[in-house]
Amino acid sequence: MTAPKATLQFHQLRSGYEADKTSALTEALSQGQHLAIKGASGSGKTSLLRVMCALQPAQHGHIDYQQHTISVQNLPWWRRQFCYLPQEPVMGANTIAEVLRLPWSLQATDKPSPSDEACQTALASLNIQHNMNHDVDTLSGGEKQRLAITRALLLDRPVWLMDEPTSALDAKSRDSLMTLLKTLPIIAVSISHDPEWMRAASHTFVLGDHHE
Ligand SMILES: Nc1ncnc2c1ncn2[C@@H]1O[C@H](COP(=O)(O)OP(=O)(O)OP(=O)(O)O)[C@@H](O)[C@H]1O
Repeated sequence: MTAPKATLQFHQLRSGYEADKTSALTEALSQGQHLAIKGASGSGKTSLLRVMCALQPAQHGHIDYQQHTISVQNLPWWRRQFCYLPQEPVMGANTIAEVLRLPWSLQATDKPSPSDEACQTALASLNIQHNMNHDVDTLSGGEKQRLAITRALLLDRPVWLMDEPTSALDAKSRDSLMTLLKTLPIIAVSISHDPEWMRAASHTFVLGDHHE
């Protein structure tokens, strides 16, 4: 018998910071699927994503992953299932090599640290041309965003939770990221204001004014 595909389920999930007090997220996602969330500024998108990341408690509802309800007891396990890409990419180190290996230096993963070759392959897939010793302070906003995505790629986790991952990307980089995401064996949840990005997602959820 083959193992069931990983499933991520949201049941009537609310952060409590939704502008629309009736909004709640109910959705079931399997590997290869992508839920894109949109809504006006202040509608509560980031707060909902932070609930998914267990960075703040849900006001209502719960999350199941692989038939386990996320709770205080299994939080360490849940935290190792996802990559969180916040709105402002966190570099956390000085050079590209250090930034890419940050999760390993923080012992956030038990997997072996990626080789230089693996880092270079991942950098190339996000079209980052700089060498590994390059100072990240000199990178553009879009390059930092792509570097954070490169790190997520190396971390190789089954769930990606992304807060406006394309906000600093041009259309070409956005399209490459959409293509890349479709090739990965992951469940993706993202926040976006970009109609093209929303169209490419398998599932969408609108917070706030449903007539926008
Ligand atoms: N910890 C908090 N304490 C008080 N208010 C909060 C807190 N977190 C969020 N809010 C408020 O909840 C509302 C929703 O915020 P949130 O950041 O989730 O919105 P958003 O839809 O992601 O907005 P944007 O598109 O501008 O990033 C805002 O009015 C915000 O000020």
